[in-house]
Amino acid sequence: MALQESKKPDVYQTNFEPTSYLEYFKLDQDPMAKEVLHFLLKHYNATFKPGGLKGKLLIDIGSGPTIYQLLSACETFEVIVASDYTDKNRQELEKWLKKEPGAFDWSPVVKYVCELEGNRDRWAEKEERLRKAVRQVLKCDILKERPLEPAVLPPANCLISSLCLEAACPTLGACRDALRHIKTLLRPRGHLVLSGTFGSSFYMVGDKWFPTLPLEEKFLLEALQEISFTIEKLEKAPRAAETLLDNRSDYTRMFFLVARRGD
Ligand SMILES: C[S@@+](CC[C@H](N)C(=O)[O-])C[C@H]1O[C@@H](n2cnc3c(N)ncnc32)[C@H](O)[C@@H]1O
Repeated sequence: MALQESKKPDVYQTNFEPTSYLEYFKLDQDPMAKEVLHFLLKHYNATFKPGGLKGKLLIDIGSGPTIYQLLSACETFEVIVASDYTDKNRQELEKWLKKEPGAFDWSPVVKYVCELEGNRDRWAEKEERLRKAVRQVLKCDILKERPLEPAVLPPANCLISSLCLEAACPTLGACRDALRHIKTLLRPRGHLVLSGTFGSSFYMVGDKWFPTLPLEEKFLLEALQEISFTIEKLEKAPRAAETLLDNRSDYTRMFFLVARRGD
């Protein structure tokens, strides 16, 4: 078991090509991008709109090379720390943050979020706001007791993690442990905003195959409640008929949940 658990993340370091993964986020071109992003962005918008979650520090766990998950939160959190397991993902993220040549064009996604917020024209301003808010991009391993070690951060008011748990955890036991590990980064009464897929056993990144842990609702809710989280919101959506034939992944449903740390 220990060997299996320590081997899986190396597959990410070696095989996970950020530019291939970013193909999933071409909102105007890819039906799966549309399905996943429309669901997640709608709920991020509802969660971080005025009157919603706000605070000083938000940490994103397993950011990958993506920023869509931070576009609403950057309006209500002062400081954002992004993190990922792989060097290439962190470099790809830095490329966009520093406006380097070849950075992914997130503008269709940013425009869509601005539209949800009621002002499509302020997309360039939102990009700048996010670039200012993200102060660090750290190495992260949720399979470790202290996922951001050696970095030391104050406890966060909010954690986001999107599509990471099922990708990183080889077993349900590892997933329980990972939730306990990331909880250490959150202050008591802070919020965990978790999203991902149910029932998925794999996904493709370019021509590379990645196993995923088929999460189920009952397991996830119980695992969170066992470590004193209260579930405040759970949204689910079945996979749309238009993407059922897309064989890049076999997820059956998407979920978006908000839970509050009780202790
Ligand atoms: C499917 S991607 C999700 C990326 C991004 N959060 C998103 O919403 O698109 C899964 C991510 O989990 C990261 N990952 C894999 N193993 C990890 C681990 N042990 N700890 C933290 N992140 C890990 C990968 O590097 C990858 O960026």
